[in-house]
Amino acid sequence: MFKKERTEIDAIDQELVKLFERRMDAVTEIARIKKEHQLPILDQSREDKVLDKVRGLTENKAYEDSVEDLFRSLMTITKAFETKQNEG
Ligand SMILES: O=C(O)C(=O)C[C@]1(C(=O)O)C=C[C@@H](O)C=C1
Repeated sequence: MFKKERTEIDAIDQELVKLFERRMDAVTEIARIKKEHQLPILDQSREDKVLDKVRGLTENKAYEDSVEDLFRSLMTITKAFETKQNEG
């Protein structure tokens, strides 16, 4: 049961981790620049734009709210990471 679907999910997860790491590389650089210029971690207007954009990119409209939830969670994670990165 589920063998085919779980093989598909495993392959997708592998790609997602790679993409997440790429995104985190960019986030790490942003955190460094924010620290250098003493800028706040939170940029609410950027987050609003990201959420708008990813909703628009979602082809299956049944997934739109879930995509928004995913990116809200992602940005909670990145903000926590940036905060940790810039401590001390
Ligand atoms: O673009 C930034 O300024 C980021 O720090 C990245 C990011 C994101 O994960 O997309 C995270 C926190 C900000 O509130 C906005 C966006």
